[in-house]
Amino acid sequence: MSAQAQLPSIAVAQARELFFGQGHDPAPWIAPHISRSWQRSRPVDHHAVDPEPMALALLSERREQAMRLLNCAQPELDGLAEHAVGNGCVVILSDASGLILEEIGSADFLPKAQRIALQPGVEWSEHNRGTNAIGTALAEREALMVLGGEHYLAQNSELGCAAAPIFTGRGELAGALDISGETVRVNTHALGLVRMAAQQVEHRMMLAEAGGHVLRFHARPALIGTAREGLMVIEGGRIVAANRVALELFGRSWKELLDLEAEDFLGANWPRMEHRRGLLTLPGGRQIATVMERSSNPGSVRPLQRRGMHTQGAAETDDVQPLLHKAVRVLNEGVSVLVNGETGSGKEVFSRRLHAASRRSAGPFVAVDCASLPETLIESELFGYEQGAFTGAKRKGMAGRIREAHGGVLFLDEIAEIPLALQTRLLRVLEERLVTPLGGGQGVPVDFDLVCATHGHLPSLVEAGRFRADLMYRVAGFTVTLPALRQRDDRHALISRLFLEAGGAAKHLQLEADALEALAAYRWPGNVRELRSTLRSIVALADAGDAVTAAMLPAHLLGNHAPPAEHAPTPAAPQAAPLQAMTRHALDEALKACDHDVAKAARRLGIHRSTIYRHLARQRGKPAGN
Ligand SMILES: Nc1ncnc2c1ncn2[C@@H]1O[C@H](COP(=O)(O)OP(=O)(O)OP(=O)(O)O)[C@@H](O)[C@H]1O
Repeated sequence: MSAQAQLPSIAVAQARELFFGQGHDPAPWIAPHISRSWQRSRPVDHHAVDPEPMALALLSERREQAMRLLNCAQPELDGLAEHAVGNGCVVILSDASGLILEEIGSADFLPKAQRIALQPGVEWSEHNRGTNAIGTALAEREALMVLGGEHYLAQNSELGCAAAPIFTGRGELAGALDISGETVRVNTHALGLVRMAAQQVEHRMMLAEAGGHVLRFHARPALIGTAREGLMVIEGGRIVAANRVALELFGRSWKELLDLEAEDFLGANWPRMEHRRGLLTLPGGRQIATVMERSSNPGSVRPLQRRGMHTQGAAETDDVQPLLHKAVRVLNEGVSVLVNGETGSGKEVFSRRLHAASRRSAGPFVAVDCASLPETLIESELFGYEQGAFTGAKRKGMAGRIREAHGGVLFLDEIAEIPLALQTRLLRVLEERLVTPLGGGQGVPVDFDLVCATHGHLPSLVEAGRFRADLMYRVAGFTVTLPALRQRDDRHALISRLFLEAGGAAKHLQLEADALEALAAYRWPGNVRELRSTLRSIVALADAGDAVTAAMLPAHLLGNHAPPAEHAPTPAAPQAAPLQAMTRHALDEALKACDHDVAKAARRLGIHRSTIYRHLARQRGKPAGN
């Protein structure tokens, strides 16, 4: 692939001239997979106009059919979106036909992508769009890049894309993950990211689908339970699914492995492995660690052959998945969901997953951070305003975020920060389902589902007179309490995944077992947000190919362990006073160093802006939501 990246564009231009102008074979001039793809793309009309996206209802049905894929890919989409936003790119998830189901990323690039129909509801198969990363990765069953003039259609020649196919445990295509941007923005790093993310999605999907027994194995026992482990699903004594790590370890293809009797294939090892840890002998005699588990799923594999799957049927793939199942059920009944949890525990990520898995997934997800908006702006932002409603208002007026959420999900982050006067107005909208913009005018009907988040404890705020009780009952129809990172049983797997995503995979780093253990034992007051920024600095400080050991971790990680017996989620638990003082000091120092630029200080500390706004509000002696 790197050879392909270095191909001079002049060679591509010559190949285009030979192929499109003179009908010659472009093979000597261009990468073999591009040459094969151009040949396959011959029937595509070179002058075809860009297609319109399919109707929303139809797209919604197709998303419903791919619900398992969407659910399992959501964490990777969120993770990759951060890379994409920082690099002026977009992240795309397609189904097996190349139909774009989801696209997120840079606000700069999204409109450009839309101009060339790179958007949800358009099928980017080779058949439709000629050579392109999504369609060609699906056709070649390989992760690959398509850069600039390598695209079959000339209108896509400004585009650079890296895509990786996603397989089921039976080797069927489930979809593709893609990073796209302007040609110069997409490189082998993007390719590494999508390849690794596809592996994570496959791992999660396999566990979500598995019936019978799951055999997990890896040469390094610490990696069992992470997406780098080999997986084999055994049902009724037969091997019914395996991931690509397993194929590689056994040197077999899916065709050679599937439907074999486990006992015939695993030989004398098999009976000893049932229900426990053991050793597996690989071809060549090498022995590796195994764990055999009974799957918690009643169903069987072959997910994407089922039509119209719902998330409720999806199995638990991480600590948060069961909470998601319940939340989807109630949200789909029109009950508002309140997501509670410590700062950085993933409340927004969870809410986005909830939207993606809900009946409103084809509609918009409109997020409003009530803590980051000055009080004076929250009202117009939420409810909109009429033309000329106040000085400084836009000439045409503004619909407001609530109306933008029509048909989708409105996400009110840090709901406790909404001023009391506006709480009354919000309650009225939720009850009447009509929004009246500032400056009067007719009420406009709205239809949306509501998800709110808070790190605080709403009943205490109600008691203190800072939050309306009736609004609390309205927004907290169902409360989900996300566990703090230190309380999550799946934190080893989460840390390993985020380490790879933070650049560990791109730099070929190994996270050694002692480092993983130290990271898992740390208290993580800033939860997943703190973990992500810590992993980024660990990766930045390591040299390519390093084995990262506990000795290479920042010193403060080694002395602040979570108490082992802590299990009950306590999102709103008061912090110890010295810790509060330290936090306040760190916030003040960061603000000073950044000339009181809140966004900059937040980035420097790896925390959310709202945390700093709350700190400032506390300093001013105002309600702080906690
Ligand atoms: N499951 C996850 N996988 C990958 N990244 C995650 C996950 N959960 C959270 N993150 C990352 O952690 C950071 C914090 O997540 P998020 O904003 O959802 O937390 P939050 O609880 O809403 O925070 P706050 O209370 O400060 O608003 C983000 O960078 C997010 O991408």
